[in-house]
Amino acid sequence: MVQVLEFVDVDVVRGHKEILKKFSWEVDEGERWVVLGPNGAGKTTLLQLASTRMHPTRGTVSVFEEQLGKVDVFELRPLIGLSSAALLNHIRGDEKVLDVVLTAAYGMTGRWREEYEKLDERRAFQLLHEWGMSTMINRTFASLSEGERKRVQIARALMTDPELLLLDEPGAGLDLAGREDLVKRLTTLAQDGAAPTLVLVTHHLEEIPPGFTHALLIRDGEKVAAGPLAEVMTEENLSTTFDAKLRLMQTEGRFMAVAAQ
Ligand SMILES: Nc1ncnc2c1ncn2[C@@H]1O[C@H](COP(=O)(O)OP(=O)(O)OP(=O)(O)O)[C@@H](O)[C@H]1O
Repeated sequence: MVQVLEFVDVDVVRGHKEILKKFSWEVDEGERWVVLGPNGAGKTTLLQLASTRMHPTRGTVSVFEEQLGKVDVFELRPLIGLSSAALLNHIRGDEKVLDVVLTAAYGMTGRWREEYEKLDERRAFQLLHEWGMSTMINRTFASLSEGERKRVQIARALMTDPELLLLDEPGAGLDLAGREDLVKRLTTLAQDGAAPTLVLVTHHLEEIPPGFTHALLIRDGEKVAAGPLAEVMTEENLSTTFDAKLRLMQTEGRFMAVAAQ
């Protein structure tokens, strides 16, 4: 089995700020991880490292068993799908939905070639269909709702048929129905044996799709707990992570937490 991610004693320091401290974490092929933590915990920084967009200040990060700093990251990047708010800023509002997805095959945003491989076009159509966007392929990205944009972004992240899919807060800004639609689609993805290894970052327990297998809890750049979901999701771990006394509830394979009275 391939080790997809291996962080060993990773520090990330910017100015006087230690964003990650002695952080170690391993993700194996086929696992579905949720990364939970409060604002500023270091979750996006973790995804920046995992997506090879950032190198650690100290320690080592290996992606598909290749150590960052000793490998050409441009060889690794097609294996990694990333959907994040930062990437959203690079998508032009007047770009057509189909092109937003299609251009990922060429590692770019913005259509620049007139001719695309038929195979790529078919894959983009197929992904947009799977993510419920087939009726909107000729719309501009700017004209979409927040939920539709999120789905297009995930379709784009899947375009290169990656072996690792990183989703940074895909539920942010969605209303209740939009969130539930997203959770349902991510549940289907998580249960698909052919789907890539998944890492989903969120603040909200309600967004954890059934079928996710592992959890990483992070606070102030440090790991609180990591491992199989059922072992990690305890009131004690969550209370420590969010610095609040929490009551944890589970229903229909979903989690939620409220402040303890
Ligand atoms: N270049 C930088 N210089 C200084 N501090 C930084 C820099 N980049 C990030 N930070 C800080 O590091 C901390 C972790 O940031 P990060 O974005 O990884 O957290 P996060 O868990 O994703 O937060 P959120 O949930 O709010 O998105 C934050 O306090 C942030 O302000």
